Amino acid sequence: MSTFTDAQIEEALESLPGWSQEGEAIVRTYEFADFRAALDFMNRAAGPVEEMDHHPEWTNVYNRVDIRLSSHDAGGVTGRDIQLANVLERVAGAVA
Ligand SMILES: C[C@H](O)[C@H](O)[C@H]1CNC2=NC(N)=NC(=O)C2=N1
Repeated sequence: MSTFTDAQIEEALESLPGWSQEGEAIVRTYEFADFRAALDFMNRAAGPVEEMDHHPEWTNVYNRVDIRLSSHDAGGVTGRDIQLANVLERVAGAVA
């Protein structure tokens, strides 16, 4: 899958509020109620992530999860990152 241009990324992010472009990636920080809720989010995301075989770079500090999505094999943002961002939005919305 070929990488998106900056204009294509910008257009795709119009339907992903909270996400922004950072270099060769798209990023978002989620804040949850507490540490357990943050881990719940990561655990719930694990299934779809494995199914997609497309993995986020993410770090957790207390109630926060910082996420960076990029397609390492393609060297930039592809449709797979946009698809994963949409999946993560859905999962985050399901976590109390
Ligand atoms: C072999 C396997 O398809 C690859 O290593 C997958 C796994 N998950 C991945 N995740 C991400 N973000 N980028 C990749 O290029 C990637 N490649």
